[in-house]
Amino acid sequence: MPETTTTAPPSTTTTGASIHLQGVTKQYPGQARPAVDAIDLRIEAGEILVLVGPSGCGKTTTLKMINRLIEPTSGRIVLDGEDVTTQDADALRRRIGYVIQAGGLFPHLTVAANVGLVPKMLGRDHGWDKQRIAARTDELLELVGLDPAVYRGRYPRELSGGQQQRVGVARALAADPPVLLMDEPFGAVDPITRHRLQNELLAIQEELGKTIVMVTHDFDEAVKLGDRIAILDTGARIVQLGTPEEILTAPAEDFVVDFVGKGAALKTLTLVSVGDALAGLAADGTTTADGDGPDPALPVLPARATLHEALDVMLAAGQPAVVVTGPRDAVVGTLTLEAVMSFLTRPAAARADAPAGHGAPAGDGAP
Ligand SMILES: Nc1ncnc2c1ncn2[C@@H]1O[C@H](COP(=O)(O)OP(=O)(O)OP(=O)(O)O)[C@@H](O)[C@H]1O
Repeated sequence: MPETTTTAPPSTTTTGASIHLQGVTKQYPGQARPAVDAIDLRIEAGEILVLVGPSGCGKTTTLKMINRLIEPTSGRIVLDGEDVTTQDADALRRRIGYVIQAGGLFPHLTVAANVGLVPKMLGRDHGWDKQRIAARTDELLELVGLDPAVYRGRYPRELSGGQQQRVGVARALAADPPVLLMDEPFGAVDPITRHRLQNELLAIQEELGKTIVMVTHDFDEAVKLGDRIAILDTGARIVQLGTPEEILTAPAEDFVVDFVGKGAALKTLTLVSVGDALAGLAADGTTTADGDGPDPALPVLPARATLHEALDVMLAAGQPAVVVTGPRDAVVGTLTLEAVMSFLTRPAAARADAPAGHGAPAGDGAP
């Protein structure tokens, strides 16, 4: 094989690239108003930015213009400082992983063939020979929690919805792109699987540090996953752009208040981890002493789980407390329902004590 000028894929993981949308507009033919009207949005390298807003406001159009599945009518798209507005769209898409609802897998291809699709297209000239593709496929299946020996030869129809979604994420990561676009990635799975997939995505993101732009209809998902959330209105007008905490506690307009809904106080529970809550509340005597050890009937959660998850688990188990564990499953303490509820009435104190928990995966113990 002759040497080529293109470089082989790096052995270390590529981290995220910044994305800058500058006055990007999409006017569909025959429509009175642009679907996306001169949006200006800078997405920082390594962050998860979630786009939310009412149906038809232009979320998917905005997302698909980033990888030019939809061509902008005007404006510029700048990826890591490079204007890619007129770059070859296929080349651009190799730098941008794309995940859609239900994984978007090819039904006639095995799991391994689906995951290896982009590396195979890139081919030997980019350093992807068969052996390397096979190794990369196995590595990614492991990353998304699927045993390669069991799953690599299966077809999509032989997988659950959640497993298909995991394969979809693995496929998007295959060529190690700096950017991932996700359009309602967890919209087609049941709530429990969705929680797991969200936690897995956070764990993967902690390891890989990609730039992720995600569209969701689920505001709770936005709060849980987003480093920042952009709330859009018709024409993709940015009504508010901020951290989940900023949006929940200081909504910019009535539109945001309506959109966030009445559960804003409850949603603030997703911003604090149970470990931070325990640490913050210990001084107040609102945690129970373990004495001879925690009650074995109580559900157990890792310290990184959120207060919202703790509440869910207590309600599901019909128990008034959860046992919180740290590294190597060592018991950290017991967090009571009363303690969780106290966070609802003093979110400001909670925020001062505890860093936002939305970036922390809850691990296997999550609901
Ligand atoms: N191919 C198209 N041709 C004409 N109009 C379109 C086309 N695709 C989308 N639109 C219109 O553009 C607007 C924005 O659509 P888009 O799919 O981006 O919204 P969205 O916020 O993702 O909606 P939803 O939440 O319902 O998926 C809508 O009014 C839609 O009807």
